[in-house]
Amino acid sequence: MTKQITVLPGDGIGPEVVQAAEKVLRAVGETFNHEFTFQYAPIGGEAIRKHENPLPEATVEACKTADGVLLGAVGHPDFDHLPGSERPEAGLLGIRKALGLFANLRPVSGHESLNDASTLKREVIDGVDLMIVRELTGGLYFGEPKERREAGGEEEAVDTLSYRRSEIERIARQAFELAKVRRSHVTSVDKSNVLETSRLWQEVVEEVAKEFPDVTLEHMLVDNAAMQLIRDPKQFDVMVTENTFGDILSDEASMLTGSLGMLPSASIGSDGPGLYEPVHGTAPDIAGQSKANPLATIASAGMMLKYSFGMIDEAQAVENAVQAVLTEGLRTGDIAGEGEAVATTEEMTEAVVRHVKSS
Ligand SMILES: NC(=O)C1=CN([C@@H]2O[C@H](COP(=O)(O)OP(=O)(O)OC[C@H]3O[C@@H](n4cnc5c(N)ncnc54)[C@H](O)[C@@H]3O)[C@@H](O)[C@H]2O)C=CC1
Ligand SMILES: CC(C)CC(=O)C(=O)O
Ligand SMILES: [Mg+2]
Repeated sequence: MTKQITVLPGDGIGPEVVQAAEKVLRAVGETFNHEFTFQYAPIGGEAIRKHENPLPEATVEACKTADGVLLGAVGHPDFDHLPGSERPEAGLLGIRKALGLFANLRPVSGHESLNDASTLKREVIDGVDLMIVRELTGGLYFGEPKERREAGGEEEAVDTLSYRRSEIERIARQAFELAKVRRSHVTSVDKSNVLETSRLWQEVVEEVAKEFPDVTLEHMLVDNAAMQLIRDPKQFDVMVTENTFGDILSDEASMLTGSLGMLPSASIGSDGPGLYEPVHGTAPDIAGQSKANPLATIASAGMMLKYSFGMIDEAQAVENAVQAVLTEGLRTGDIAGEGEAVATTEEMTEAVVRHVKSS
């Protein structure tokens, strides 16, 4: 097969980790006889520097015409002074919206040899395998108004949390479809004791659940869910939730695997190309030092093979290669135990490439 991939490196460690994923995709292409072509486009701080716009129109076009989009991360302290709509992060929100990527799938599964990298007890995290389904184009990050204004003689800031039935329906259906091929359990996470949007969320999720009689549905308040993720993460199969809640819970859940550098994601819509990105940000503290763990982005590229290209064996080869390098004991700094040798981003990447080529 021939596939065109648009790569959005972004800022900080973004370029380092997408370069790693591109190398692994090239190895997949060679090994399984596919032709992957790569086209680069600026987003975030890089795009502000070059085009004074975190999401140039040409970048949107390059994404729309691709078979799949691979993103690093956006954001840099240099731009923290800018208003929200001009910051690098606005480029990411914008491309998610422009491509209609309403579902962000964030799988969380550990690796036995990594259990010591987590600060949590081995018996709590051993065998964790859950999927966070985060609504991605609505909720608190997108509601209007979103502004600064005058109120009672002083400045006020407002963000809005709103959801339409149709937005909740489609993300709920996505979660139930995934649960059907996993362990048939959905936990819908909300704050229905306080928020009206959460009460509508619960109602709609209940309605969608009727289409999936073999899937068990449970509702959980988000504050309790944050605690349960640490207390007993193995109770979860699929968790479906609002944009902000999903953003926060997934960073928390990354610690079940040992590091934020381990968590991949797929952002998908009802048609058009999907966007594949690690859960982590630009990590300015380690950028440019070859310290970044590339596995989250490599695994995100694996999700592209599976979800956008339907290449199941190829996706499995990437997953197996990631597991193999961990079993061999290769560790970037974020997952290295005390006294363990630390691999660079390139060393970790080359090891994954070797395993893909021998699959
Ligand atoms: N999807 C995206 O583009 C996201 C962008 N950001 C942006 O990134 C910038 C930094 O945000 P932070 O809150 O520091 O979050 P972050 O996720 O960039 O970093 C949090 C911590 O995790 C570490 N870390 C993250 N990824 C790693 C990796 N692959 N390997 C090893 N260690 C890793 C970092 O070194 C840091 O100590 C901000 O500008 C923020 O807006 C944050 C989250 C997501
Ligand atoms: C706009 C992003 C910075 C939000 C985020 O943290 C994420 O999508 O994980
Ligand atoms: Mg986040």
